Amino acid sequence: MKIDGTAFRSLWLDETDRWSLRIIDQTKLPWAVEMPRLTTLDQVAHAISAMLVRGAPLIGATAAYGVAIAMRADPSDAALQQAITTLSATRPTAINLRWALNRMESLLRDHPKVERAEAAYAEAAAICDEDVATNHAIGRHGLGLIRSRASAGRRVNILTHCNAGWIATVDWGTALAPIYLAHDEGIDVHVFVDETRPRNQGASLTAWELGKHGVKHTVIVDNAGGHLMQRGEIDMVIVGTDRVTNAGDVCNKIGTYLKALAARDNGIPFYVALPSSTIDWTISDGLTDIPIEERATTEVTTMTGRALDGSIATIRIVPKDSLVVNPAFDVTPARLVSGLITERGVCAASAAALSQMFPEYGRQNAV
Ligand SMILES: CSC[C@H]1O[C@H](OP(=O)(O)O)[C@H](O)[C@@H]1O
Repeated sequence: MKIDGTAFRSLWLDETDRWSLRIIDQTKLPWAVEMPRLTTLDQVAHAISAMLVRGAPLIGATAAYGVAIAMRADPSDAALQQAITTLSATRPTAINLRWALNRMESLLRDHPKVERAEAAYAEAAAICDEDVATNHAIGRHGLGLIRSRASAGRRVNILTHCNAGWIATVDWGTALAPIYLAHDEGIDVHVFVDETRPRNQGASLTAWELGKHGVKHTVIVDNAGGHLMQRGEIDMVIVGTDRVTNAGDVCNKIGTYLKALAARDNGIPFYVALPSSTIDWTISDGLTDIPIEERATTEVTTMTGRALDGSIATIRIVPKDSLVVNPAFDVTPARLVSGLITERGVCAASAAALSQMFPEYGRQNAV
C-alpha cells in the first residue's frame, strides 16, 4: 500500500545489500515512520517479540527472513535448529509463525548447506509474494459482502477491531483488504475503528493506514461498539485472526469475543478474514487448545503517545499497587461467526465447510 504516495510492503530486503531486512517499526506509528534495518537473527526475533512487526501473516513472513539471515551467517544444522527455536519462542498464539517456520525447516533440513542461504531467501520471498496474492483474493471475496450492503449508494458502516490491515501482513491486509477494494471502486464505506486497548493497534495503526489511503473512519473506544450496534450504526463487523481451529473457532485480539456477542445480540453479521495459513488443522476447540499470550503488565499500566509539547511520552495510568493481568487474545466460538473470508471464498465457520473449502487439509486432520 502507499505511504504519502509511495508504494510499500510492510517488509522488504534492503535495496543496497539485498540480504538485510527492512521493516516498518510499528511501535513508532502513527507519530513517526521509521524503517530500521535488521541484520541478525536476534534482531529479527526481537522485532517480533517486541511487536515492531506484528500481525499473524507478517510475523510468519518476518520469521522466514529471520531464518534466511541466520543461514547467511551460518548454514549449519545447529544454526538452523537455533534459528527455528529462537523464532518459535517469540510469540505463542499466531499459527502463521509455526506455519512459516515449519515450511522453512522442511525445505532446508535436507538442503545442501552451501545452498541453504539462497534457498531460504527464495522461500521467504515466495511466502511474501503468496501473502500479497492471498490477501488480495480475500479482499475480492470480502468485497462482495460489502457490495451487497451498498445498494443505491448507501454508506456501509463496518466495525473492525485491532489492526488486520496491510501492516499486519505483507500487503493489503486481511480484514481491511475488502474495505480498501470497496473504497477504490467508489463504494461509500466508513470504518468504526476500535482503539483496541491496551496497545491501541486500532487507534495507532488501523486509523493511520486507513487515513493514508483516504478511507473514511472514526476511532471509538472499545466499549462503544455494542452501543453503536444497538443504535443501528453498524452494518457489519470484519476482523482478522491469529489462529482458527479446524472447527471454526477464532482466536483474535482481546475484546473480539465481546464484539461478536454484541453483534449476535443485534443481528449484525460478524465476519473473520484470514488466509488458510492461519488455520490450525490440528485442533478443534479454540478455548482449550489455543495458547493465549500473556504480555507485560506495563502495556496496561502505561500509555505512550504524543504530549502537547510534541514530544513522545509514556505515562502511568494505573496505581502502582494494583494487580494487573494482560491476556493479549481471546477466542470467539464458531457459533458466533457469520462467515470466514478466505482466499478461496467465504465459508461457514464449521468443520464441514472448512474441509470442503480446503479438502487437501481437511481430510488429514478430520475432527
Ligand atoms: C492479519 S492478523 C491481525 C491480527 O494480529 C493482531 O495481533 P497482534 O497485533 O498482537 O500481532 C490482532 O489479533 C489482529 O487481528
